[in-house]
Amino acid sequence: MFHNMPKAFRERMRTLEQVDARDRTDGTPRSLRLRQIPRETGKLIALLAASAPEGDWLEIGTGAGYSTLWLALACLETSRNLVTVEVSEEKVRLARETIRLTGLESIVKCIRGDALEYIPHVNRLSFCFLDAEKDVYMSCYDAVVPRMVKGGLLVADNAISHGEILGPFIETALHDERVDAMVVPVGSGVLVCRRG
Ligand SMILES: C[S@@+](CC[C@H](N)C(=O)[O-])C[C@H]1O[C@@H](n2cnc3c(N)ncnc32)[C@H](O)[C@@H]1O
Repeated sequence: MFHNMPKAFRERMRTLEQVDARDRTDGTPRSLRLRQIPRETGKLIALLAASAPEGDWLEIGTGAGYSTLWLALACLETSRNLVTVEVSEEKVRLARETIRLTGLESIVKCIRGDALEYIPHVNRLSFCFLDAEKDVYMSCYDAVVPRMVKGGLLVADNAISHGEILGPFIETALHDERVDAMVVPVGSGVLVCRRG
């Protein structure tokens, strides 16, 4: 996945990394910033997705499609598809541009809307990446876990960077007997849960 990344992926990732870095310093309002995962987190979610059992894949919080590209590497590796849900119209526009530029139209579907309204439409999730506003993490978790297949993975970003606000959510996951969970200190901290 990482050694023979398609040229279009590399180019779009580089562009989005540059925009994201600029956003963080030039006063771009929070709602317009891309707030992307770092590369190491991209690699981790690609490795985890590629190791997920049979079932559907879902990303919650597409942004401009940077994390989506890392997951798409796993899609290409395993011949799977991905649905990614994003609430912001402007981010959906950017993500669809990412999908078009990288030729992923038949593999990645970007849906505009609130993930909480989309999740009830999925029933055999084997991989879910959660990277939305922190106040929806708990509701997303509650909706996703019952819909996961055995061995399915739920991966949530910012477990360390937003440890204070996400504390109750992380404690819930760590004590939830339906899953085995731990926080991996990569990037902003990644909560990894495996459905038993
Ligand atoms: C941190 S950014 C995502 C960055 C992206 N995962 C990446 O690494 O490239 C969080 C995104 O979640 C979106 N979002 C927030 N609440 C949402 C919800 N309830 N459903 C879908 N998207 C949501 C925001 O609009 C924002 O674009």
